[in-house]
Amino acid sequence: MKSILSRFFNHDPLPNISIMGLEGAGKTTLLYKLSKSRKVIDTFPTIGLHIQTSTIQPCTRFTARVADAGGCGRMYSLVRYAMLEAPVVALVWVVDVNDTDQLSYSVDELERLLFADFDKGGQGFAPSIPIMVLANKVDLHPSQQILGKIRSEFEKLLKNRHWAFFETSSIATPWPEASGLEAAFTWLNEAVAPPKIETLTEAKKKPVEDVLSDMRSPAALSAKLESWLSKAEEDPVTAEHLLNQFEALDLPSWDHYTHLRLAYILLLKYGRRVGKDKIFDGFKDYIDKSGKVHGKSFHMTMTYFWVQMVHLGVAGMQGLLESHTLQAADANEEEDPNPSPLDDFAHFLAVNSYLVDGQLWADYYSKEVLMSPEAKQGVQFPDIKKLPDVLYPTKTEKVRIGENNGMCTASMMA
Ligand SMILES: Nc1nc2c(ncn2[C@@H]2O[C@H](COP(=O)(O)OP(=O)(O)OP(=O)(O)O)[C@@H](O)[C@H]2O)c(=O)[nH]1
Ligand SMILES: [Mg+2]
Repeated sequence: MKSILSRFFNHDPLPNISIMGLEGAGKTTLLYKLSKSRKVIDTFPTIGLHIQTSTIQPCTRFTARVADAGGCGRMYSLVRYAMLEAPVVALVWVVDVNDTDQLSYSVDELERLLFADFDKGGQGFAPSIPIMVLANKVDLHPSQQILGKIRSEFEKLLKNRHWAFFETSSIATPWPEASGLEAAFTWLNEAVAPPKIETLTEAKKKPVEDVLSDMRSPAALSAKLESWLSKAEEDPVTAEHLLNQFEALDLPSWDHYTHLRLAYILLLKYGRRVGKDKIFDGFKDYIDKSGKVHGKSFHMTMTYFWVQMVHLGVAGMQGLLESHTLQAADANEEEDPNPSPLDDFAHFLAVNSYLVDGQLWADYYSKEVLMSPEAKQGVQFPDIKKLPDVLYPTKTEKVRIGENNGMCTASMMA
């Protein structure tokens, strides 16, 4: 077996994403849908391991080797082969919503897989890898009760892991809006740390704190910044359009990038007092009412923290905003060659690169304080370091942000 399978592996450093689940759940159809051609094809039950190297759309962070293992009871040995060459950086577990008789079997299989000690070499899934459960074939209109049950069964197994649950269909139209896959893979794109070339055995030995600090390393954050800058430069959605989508509870994704962009636009457009209220009320509404945010609830202190951090950057943009207004007046209604600051999120990110670090809060708050129920319900003060003060313009202060990762020094009016 190894000699046949090893022909698929070119000893390149591409990381693996494993797509797994019971027989007939829709793994191969999904794999084709994620490939560039995005075709829906007639599938046969997969025998063995189907490996495809593709840039997962819209999971743009990297090109990955996707391993789709046939759900015919031999997955474990197949996965082991997939993992011999490169670490598995994410696991996508596909569940057929129409096959509820097999639900507990599906949960049990995932549990066996996660805890399996892959014999020689002891390679298994690192405890920190993101796991995405897809309740697939929702075009067959399962009831909310069934979807809720599927979700809660997986939640029992995965509650202490980095995981998310999405309702998807590979064949629903219009594509991709109706598929749920864009939101799902956008989450995965954020959840997966930039690929590192290390053996899985090494990764497995590391405690969770070390894995987190790897995610905050200068190399990891620079890679993230670069991918965000390209995204921001090419983003066809204007600030105005994004706000409309936000108000209509219909954003294409709900991730750290989108949160920051919304906060930036709202603070710049409305100023701190009104902008802050719009962020708090809007984010809470979006989480409660959009039906697009899964497994999360509104977190007061976390929101306050990011408002503060974004406002710090916005304060430094005031000069640009004024010069843009003056230039526009000078141009006497001729078209301004520079984009409006509201639409220049790339510029904002480039100047305030500390914002890409999704764990920035850890420099200010201990996990115990930030994750407490009190911090969720009301704003709590940090217990490690005082937050930068952006409220009272009394003196110019140099604030060092992101000391842990050396990303940048931000200057602000405080
Ligand atoms: N209605 C619906 N059918 C789907 C969807 N995805 C896959 N299917 C159908 O489900 C059947 C099984 O799909 P596959 O992609 O072959 O399933 P698999 O998980 O790869 O199966 P094995 O290779 O046997 O493990 C096929 O008839 C697909 O057309 C979906 O989103 N909606
Ligand atoms: Mg298959």
